[in-house]
Amino acid sequence: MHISDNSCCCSFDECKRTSDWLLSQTRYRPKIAVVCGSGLGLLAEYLTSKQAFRYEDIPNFPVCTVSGHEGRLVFGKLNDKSCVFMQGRFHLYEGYSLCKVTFPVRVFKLMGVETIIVTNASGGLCQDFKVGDIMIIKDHINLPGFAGQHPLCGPNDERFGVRFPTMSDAYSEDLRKLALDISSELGYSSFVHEGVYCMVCGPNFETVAEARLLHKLGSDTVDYTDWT
Ligand SMILES: O=P(O)(O)O[C@H]1O[C@H](CO)[C@@H](O)[C@H]1O
Ligand SMILES: Nc1nc2[nH]cnc2c(=O)[nH]1
Repeated sequence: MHISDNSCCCSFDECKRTSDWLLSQTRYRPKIAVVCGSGLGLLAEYLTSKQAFRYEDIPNFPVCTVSGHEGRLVFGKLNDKSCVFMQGRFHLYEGYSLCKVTFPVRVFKLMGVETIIVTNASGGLCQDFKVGDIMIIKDHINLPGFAGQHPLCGPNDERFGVRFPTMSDAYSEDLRKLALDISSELGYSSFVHEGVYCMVCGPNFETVAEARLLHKLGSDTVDYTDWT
């Protein structure tokens, strides 16, 4: 039987090489990673004692081609906790394979990261949302995944995880509750919501009919990312 070559271009060894290189260049051992979406790179400025690497200087790392994505990996401390921030991410519409788009997540895992916080600039579908509101993702719809565009397709390397991962609790309930509680304490409840995020491929924004369809399917926001 012929099986087409769908092998991963970001093998365990490639991810390990990048992870080992980073660990050899920094004294930080972060347990928390934050991915900064469009216009959110400034979040990394909250870190103290920063150490930054340009993506093009990191072995195997893709580079950013979209404006508003600086292309730097920034290590530092936030309230005394070691963190790593991605100032810029990669998108399928840039021409990257899903292996490359999700490559940093695998590298972070090998570096010892346990919690990842992803942020993005997405389009609101829910009539109750206003421009600039914040939505905490409680669940997602991976639309390209339904059509066979999925980063976990291909041979599975058990060192990264199981063949059939469960997704019924993909977003930590504890962290979501913490975010909502803090929003309430700060008086932000009127513009901080929880909802369902839908990934599409892009790069065109949705037609009116597509936006209506995605909302009917249960999505509150839509975007081209959050594979990373
Ligand atoms: O999701 P982030 O990276 O924030 O970027 C979002 O913003 C850009 C469109 O304005 C697209 O790249 C879209 O995915
Ligand atoms: N798909 C999609 N992605 C976005 N990113 C920012 N705004 C939008 C939008 O309206 N649709």
